[in-house]
Amino acid sequence: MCEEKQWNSTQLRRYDLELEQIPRLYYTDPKIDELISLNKPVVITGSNIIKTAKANWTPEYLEQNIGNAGHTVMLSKTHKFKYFDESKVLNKNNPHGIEFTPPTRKTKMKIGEFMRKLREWKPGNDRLYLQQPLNNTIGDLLVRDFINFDWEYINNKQSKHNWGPLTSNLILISQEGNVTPCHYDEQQNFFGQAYGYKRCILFPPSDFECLYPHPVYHPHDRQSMVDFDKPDYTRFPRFKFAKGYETVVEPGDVLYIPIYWWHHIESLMRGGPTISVNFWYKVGPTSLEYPLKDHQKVSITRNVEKMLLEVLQDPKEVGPLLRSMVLGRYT
Ligand SMILES: O=C(O)C(=O)[C@H]1CC[C@@H](C(=O)O)C1
Ligand SMILES: [Zn+2]
Repeated sequence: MCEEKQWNSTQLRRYDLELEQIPRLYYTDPKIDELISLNKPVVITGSNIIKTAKANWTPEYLEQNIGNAGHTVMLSKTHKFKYFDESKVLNKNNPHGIEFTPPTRKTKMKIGEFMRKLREWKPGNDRLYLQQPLNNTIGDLLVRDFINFDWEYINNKQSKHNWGPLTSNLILISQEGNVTPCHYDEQQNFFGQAYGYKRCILFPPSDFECLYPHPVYHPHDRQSMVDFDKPDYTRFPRFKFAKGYETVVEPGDVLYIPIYWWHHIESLMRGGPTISVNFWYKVGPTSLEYPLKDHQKVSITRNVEKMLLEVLQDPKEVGPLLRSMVLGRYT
């Protein structure tokens, strides 16, 4: 029987994109391993991976049990929470950074204040997004829930696909309507949805040329320069060729976001707060087998950019040098 859908398409933001569906497979389906081994996204349904989070992690439960430490909360004047790397911003102890106006502000907030601000939120107020690594600040009941995730299933996937070590888990409590704009990470990711609904739009690493990542030295390294709400087709003409895949994850779902795949994640509008927990894995030992995979080529472009910036010093010299090297010779 098909369950009553808990959301409708008016809760999704509208973008000028063609989007196919990401496959949703029951957790025992062997096709899941086929897709993961091909570095392709898949929604794993019906599993116990984050069963205890699905069962327990409501906003009220977290308010009672996440712990009384100050947790990391991002604040934004808009619905977008575009990540930036603070170590790349010019400031008194970072002379090599660049001039940059952060679009969000990071603060520490106790859960009670965070939830109160969420309840009292009015248009015009800063939006809030709690993004806290699961560490020793977390209360005992959440630690118990975390220990009771289905680690046998998770660890089996990690070893079968030669992922590196689990580096961190973020617990994410988002206000309805918040957006994490399109970016890629250099880690494999099991993205678990515990409460509420999130729409995830993914693009393959081969869409690099359509999504125009900021230069590697920029604080928004790995983030797309394209504003999905208002794409600038003059600056980013190939954005119209981006071919995305989407899904709306529901409580209990785990979305595999393959390393180097672009992802844009939004909490449904008018859907209330959402709660997610992700699992980031370093890449495992990789041998260069030919033909190289698309994500390996992205990694190579990053190394070339870093080397050229190191030796040229001035970012404005990178374009002309690459153009003179490539035009008429490699094109
Ligand atoms: O898990 C990842 O890779 C992310 O980008 C997380 C950072 C914000 C999260 C979100 O759901 O908005 C997703
Ligand atoms: Zn990410």
